[in-house]
Amino acid sequence: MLALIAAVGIALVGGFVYLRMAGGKPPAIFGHFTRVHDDNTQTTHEHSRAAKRKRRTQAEAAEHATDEVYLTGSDCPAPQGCRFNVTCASDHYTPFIPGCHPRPDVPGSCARIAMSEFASKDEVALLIDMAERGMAGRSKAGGPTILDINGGFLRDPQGVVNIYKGRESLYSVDEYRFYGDIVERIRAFVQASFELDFLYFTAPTFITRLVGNSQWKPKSMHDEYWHMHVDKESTDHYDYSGLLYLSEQGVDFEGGLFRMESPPMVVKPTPGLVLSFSAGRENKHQVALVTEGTRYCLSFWFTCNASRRFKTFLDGKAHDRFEGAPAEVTDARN
Ligand SMILES: O=C(O)CCC(=O)C(=O)O
Ligand SMILES: [Fe+2]
Repeated sequence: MLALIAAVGIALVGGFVYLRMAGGKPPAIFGHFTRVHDDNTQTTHEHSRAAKRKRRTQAEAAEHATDEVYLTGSDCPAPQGCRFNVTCASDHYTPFIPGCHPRPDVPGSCARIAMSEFASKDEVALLIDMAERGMAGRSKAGGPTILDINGGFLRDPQGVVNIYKGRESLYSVDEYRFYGDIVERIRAFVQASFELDFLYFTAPTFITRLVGNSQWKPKSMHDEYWHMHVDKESTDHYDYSGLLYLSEQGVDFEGGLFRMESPPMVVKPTPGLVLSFSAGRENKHQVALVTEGTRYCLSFWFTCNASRRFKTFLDGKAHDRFEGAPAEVTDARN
């Protein structure tokens, strides 16, 4: 225990529980922060489910104990959340935008932050419902289905479609507002957590459904969602990435853990958990293959570049500009 305390510096700064590594060595686990909620209103069934989940979480944590940080969905409750500082990849945030871009010379400028139960159970359920409505009629045989509710763009192993074609009233005005509010809440959270003067939302947002099936084989590179990647390398103006998990690993699906390469970190998706990180090479990451069940996650990106700010978010017209080709969607967004 003493060794663990010595190895992991913990401080409360800016409301966050900061987790620092001594000598670049990650702590074995955020053991201090593992919490399983036990409230008296739970039914017996929920209690046994919670107990099972707790045993499972402890067993999984032990598997990861040697060389990586293992973060579960209940480790980072509000108001503190968790913060894990990393050294910025130098020269990645250029041309430098003061007040927003991470600064490689400032410790803590690049980081990974997390907040459990950022979205409520009802909000998570509505987001899944909106995703399922948008994805209705598409195959659930295996692999990824990616939906951009704003642009109407849906890509799955069968191809690319505009979900609004012939289905203009798929979502109500209140649902669009709800979706926009969630993204704005996360943008504000990321801005505050990274102590930025400003931060802009940039499209797209994706709700990704990953279906596990051992018989399924990818048809194209687009279907291979499990590769290690750097968000800023695929899209230069992404400066901060955000993920809102909607499904529970080990309950709704198997596999599908989120993994950061270096310093190594594994996150167990849990509904309502928000994870955000600076989008550069310091946070190279991957989603492991989902082997069973269905995993939903909402992804979004933020930029410091005012010219990349997405202003017409859910104006009800973005999808009119989409004619079915992903490149045109990109043009319409930028
Ligand atoms: O689903 C996840 O956990 C990560 C998704 C991701 O890396 C991305 O959309 O760029
Ligand atoms: Fe990513």
